[in-house]
Amino acid sequence: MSDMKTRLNAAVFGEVMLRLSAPGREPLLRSARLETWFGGAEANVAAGLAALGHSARVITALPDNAIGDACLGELRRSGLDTTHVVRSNGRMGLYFHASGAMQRPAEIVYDRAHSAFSLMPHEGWNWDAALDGVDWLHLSGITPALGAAPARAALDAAQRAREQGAKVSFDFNFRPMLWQGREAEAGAILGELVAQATLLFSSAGDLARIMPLELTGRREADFDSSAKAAFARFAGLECIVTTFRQSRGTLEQTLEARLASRDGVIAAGPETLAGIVERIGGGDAFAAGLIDALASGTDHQTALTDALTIMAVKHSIPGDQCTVRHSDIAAWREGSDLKR
Ligand SMILES: O=C(O)C(=O)C[C@H](O)[C@H](O)COP(=O)(O)O
Repeated sequence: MSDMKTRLNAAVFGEVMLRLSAPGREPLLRSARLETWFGGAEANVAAGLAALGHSARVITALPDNAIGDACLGELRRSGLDTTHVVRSNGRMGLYFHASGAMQRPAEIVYDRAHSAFSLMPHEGWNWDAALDGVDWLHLSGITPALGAAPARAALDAAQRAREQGAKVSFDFNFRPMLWQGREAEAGAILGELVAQATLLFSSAGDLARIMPLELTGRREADFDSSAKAAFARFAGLECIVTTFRQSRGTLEQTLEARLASRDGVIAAGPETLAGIVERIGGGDAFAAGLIDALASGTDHQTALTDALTIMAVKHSIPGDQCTVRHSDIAAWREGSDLKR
């Protein structure tokens, strides 16, 4: 387990949305209520890092209205530095969500076009100020999917972070619904961002979008060979990581993880989950856990195993953001039903 020798000055750049969820296990909009949460892949990682003891800054744009105010309050409640949250024109991005039940899968409907974040011109961001003192920047493939301006801004941020010697993590997070009509551009834009990353969260299928790869359908072998090809192509990459989920309906899953470095490949898991409370944000919790452990100089095997446990624990916590602390790792493994 990481011992917090290193406290990161981390930053994330990306859109934060208001999530509107059908209550319980209901399908969408079958009753009069929706539950509200705030989340977004990058902010979820920042919240995870803050819970693990790091300083984490969210760089985003929120509408200058009561919804933006509420979101800002929620980010602060998660312990995040909101100094570089811009208030601007445009709306709050939304997503609707139903968690599914049994073999009826969860469902997400995005309603985020023309959001304050996606409308920000790329030259509207002040990277000198926003990345001042930052030693780790986390980005995801969701941001370039939101339009040309956010794509350019993400690239500017990544380049600036690398120039100042910060590590850059990039979660491929390929969302087909957000790339509709622009699929042809995706590979080139995502490839440029991967080229800036030191830590990459991606599957073999993701990597096949940015480079020619022959995949066999055997997930471990495909991951290992695609990681090898990515290391040959991208000189700055230090680690490539993926998680595998095997679902038996919405309540039971098995999680596994695999990490490739230039020294070889290691694996962690399985973590077997039953009675899942919340699936959203699991991948982001994993990313936060891994960044935390790698930044603390933890060996790769411990880092991967702890990150997978943090991902598992997140499945017990409602909402998008990860509030898992280091002490929760041991408690989860102990499996006791009451901590006091
Ligand atoms: O799709 C988007 O644009 C989002 O940012 C919504 C989600 O909150 C995260 O993507 C969660 O992703 P997982 O951690 O893999 O569950």
